[in-house]
Amino acid sequence: MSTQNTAAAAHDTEQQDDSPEQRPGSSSPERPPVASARPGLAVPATASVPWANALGQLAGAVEILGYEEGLHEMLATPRREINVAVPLRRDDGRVELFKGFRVQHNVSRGPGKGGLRFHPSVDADEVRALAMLMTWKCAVVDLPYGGAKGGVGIDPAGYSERELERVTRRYTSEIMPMIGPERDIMAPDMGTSEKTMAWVMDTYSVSQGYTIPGVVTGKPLAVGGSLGRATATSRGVVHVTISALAEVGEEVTGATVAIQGFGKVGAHAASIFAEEGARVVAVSDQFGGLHNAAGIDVPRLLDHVAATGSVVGFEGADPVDNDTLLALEVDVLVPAAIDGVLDSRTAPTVRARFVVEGANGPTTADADRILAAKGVVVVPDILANAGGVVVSYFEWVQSNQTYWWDANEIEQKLADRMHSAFREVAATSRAQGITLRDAALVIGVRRVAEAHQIRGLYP
Ligand SMILES: NC(=O)C1=CN([C@@H]2O[C@H](COP(=O)(O)OP(=O)(O)OC[C@H]3O[C@@H](n4cnc5c(N)ncnc54)[C@H](OP(=O)(O)O)[C@@H]3O)[C@@H](O)[C@H]2O)C=CC1
Ligand SMILES: O=C(O)CCC(=O)C(=O)O
Repeated sequence: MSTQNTAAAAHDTEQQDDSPEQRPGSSSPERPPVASARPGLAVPATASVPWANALGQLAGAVEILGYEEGLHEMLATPRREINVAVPLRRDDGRVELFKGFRVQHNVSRGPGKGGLRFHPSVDADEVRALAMLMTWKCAVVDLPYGGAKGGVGIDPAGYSERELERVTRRYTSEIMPMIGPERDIMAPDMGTSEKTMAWVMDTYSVSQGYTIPGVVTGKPLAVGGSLGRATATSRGVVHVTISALAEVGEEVTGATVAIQGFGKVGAHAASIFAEEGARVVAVSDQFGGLHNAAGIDVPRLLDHVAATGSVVGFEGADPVDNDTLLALEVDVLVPAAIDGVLDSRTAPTVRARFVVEGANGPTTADADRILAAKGVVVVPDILANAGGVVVSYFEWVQSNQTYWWDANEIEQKLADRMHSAFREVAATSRAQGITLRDAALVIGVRRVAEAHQIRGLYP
């Protein structure tokens, strides 16, 4: 496989227009930086990096779309937010108190949709930013949902399963007025799992007096989960990688891949990339990473992680730290852990040709500019990791109609939706001479703004 960027050779001819030949994902020299908000809608000085980034991304899309300030403000402002206190009686009798949040950023296209995160970094701004990303993500893949997100500021590694169940049930009770299958539907995110979703579903159902599987997605199959949801985010990452490589006339077979994060997204991505014939040369978790230029034996690594809880110590590769992993010379780098890992310090070191964002918000605005200037194609989170919410949507539809699709049907529908969303974003990127991120944002933001206008909420 060539390591040259030759995207211009492989354009989707159906979608071409008369704009100058431009590689999807590369930025137009005329475009101003997107990080600053427009005058009159300044990013609050107190905004955290994720929230400032999310507002900056929206400001960039609004500028391209030429929307006026009132509409910009509507799109920037979360519809509903709830902050809750979540007390926990620990197994040893002590009491601890956690902060919990649920934010519905936008509900103009349908109910709020988005994950529940358990992580010590969770705060109001982070959840706000993630909820806004969900709004654009659901719109990019054309789901009838708005965007929402929830979180509890807890490190799940420090608590027993019984304690996490109590935290989940108390959090669910506290945010109960906001959620429901027609209002706001949760799913797993960092630090939560299908078991967490079963507890949310049970707590909600008990409060209503009957079983309501549609209040969550990403739940176990035994209580109405969908085939294919557990692997959907990762499979979506692989689908868009295949599409991005096809744009430059290349195939995933033989491509070298480095993956940061070996949780629900990263581990399945490693397996699926390997099944597709890619060479997974590096992986990591929060304790460290592994590198083997000849390729890591992923099934053996999965056994090692199941036995030890970490990738660290696996014998078939050399140790590598997380920063070094980001700087490896590979075809594809998949950040699939926390946000902000590609910033003004690490972005200059990136030698990957494609960054495919499995995580939400892994690239800061500064890093985006640095990567674009280096010619690195960034497939943005709101497209790259949308496979999870796509199959969540299929799960919700199945739960609501109580009729189940087989795995082939789900995988085919997921593949179709991911490849068509990529084609649409790439065509917009080429036509307007903007990055794939700006193109995805333009599509998502425009669909949400149209919903506001058509509904008359914004006459
Ligand atoms: N799950 C889903 O369906 C979706 C998830 N996402 C996004 O993908 C990302 C990962 O989510 P998910 O896989 O569900 O989360 P998990 O909690 O399952 O896994 C997170 C992984 O990231 C690792 N990690 C945590 N901190 C660091 C760090 N500082 N450096 C390197 N690795 C680290 C963890 O390491 P360790 O194993 O050692 O704890 C773990 O391997 C998040 O940004 C999430 O929002 C996006 C769309 C859908
Ligand atoms: O499956 C879902 O509903 C959303 C998953 C999620 O939180 C995300 O895509 O970031």
